[in-house]
Amino acid sequence: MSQAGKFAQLDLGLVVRGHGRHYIVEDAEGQRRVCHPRGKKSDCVVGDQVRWAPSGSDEGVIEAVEPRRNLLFRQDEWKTKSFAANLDQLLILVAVEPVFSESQLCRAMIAAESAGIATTIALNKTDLPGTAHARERLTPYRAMGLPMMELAMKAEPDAARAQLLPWLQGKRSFVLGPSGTGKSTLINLLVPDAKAQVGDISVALNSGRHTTTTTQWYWVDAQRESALIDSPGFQEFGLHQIDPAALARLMPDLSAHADHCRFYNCSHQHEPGCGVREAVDAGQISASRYRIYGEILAELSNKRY
Ligand SMILES: Nc1nc2c(ncn2[C@@H]2O[C@H](COP(=O)(O)OP(=O)(O)OP(=O)(O)O)[C@@H](O)[C@H]2O)c(=O)[nH]1
Ligand SMILES: [Zn+2]
Repeated sequence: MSQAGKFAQLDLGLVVRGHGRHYIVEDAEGQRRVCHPRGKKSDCVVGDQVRWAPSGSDEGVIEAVEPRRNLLFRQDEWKTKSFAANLDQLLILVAVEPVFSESQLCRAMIAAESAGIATTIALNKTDLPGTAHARERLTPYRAMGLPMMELAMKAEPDAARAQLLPWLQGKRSFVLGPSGTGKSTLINLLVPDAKAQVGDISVALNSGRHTTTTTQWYWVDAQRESALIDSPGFQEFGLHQIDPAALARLMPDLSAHADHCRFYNCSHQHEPGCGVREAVDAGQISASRYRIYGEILAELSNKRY
């Protein structure tokens, strides 16, 4: 019998937060409690559905993790860092200021694409004078057909909410963005009771600070149908989970031209008759996207021992 099957009679819960080896699990009624995994096999991440049993008066034991629909993660040279599981969509939040790293943006998109998660980009702080420049830097992404939002969450909160709420409706949305872009502002805008949702349990576990130090699940609506999952910042976004030969396929603007390459296993670097390089020369693929592709490819091809 499968690991999950053996525990099928146990209640299903949703992992809404992890604190080291403790997890906060929410039951069907919305009740949250601290749970401990039984063993290595029940290691879980935010967004996991788990089978759990009560232990003591108000805690629980996680016996099994249900199979995941997807898992968003990054993999640096030495370790894998999971963001969350079972997501419907990713919001990459960037801002006019601080100026965003296009490399980080591309990496987040590639990780999402390889996990089968749809990406939307939101540009915040469009009340600031650098907006035209930031918008221009996002032109290749608009051209790729990626859904885009322009927000000024501080200056025009109602307009921002009106754009975000329909997008969030009925979905589990993960937010990624560099520090200082407005993630806390976003949570406060959409989750009026955010503090309460972080809750007493987390305060007890000593991380009730609103500033994200751990991935945090918020329900946007009282029906608990729309969720916003906020994540702590990070420095590096490694993509070592990706086979270098598959990288271009995860970049839709490049892969659109890869069929025209002379060699089926073209790396789009030095080969003659490369459709991707021709498209770069013709201005059909942005030079910066192609440069970032080359950087990531080098990183993934350079196996270290
Ligand atoms: N001009 C302008 N400033 C904004 C806007 N939205 C947020 N800010 C400001 O940007 C700063 C950073 O916003 P936060 O929401 O704290 O950003 P954060 O992404 O949570 O940052 P970390 O806590 O460092 O992860 C704050 O001073 C906000 O007031 C906006 O639409 N326009
Ligand atoms: Zn090629």
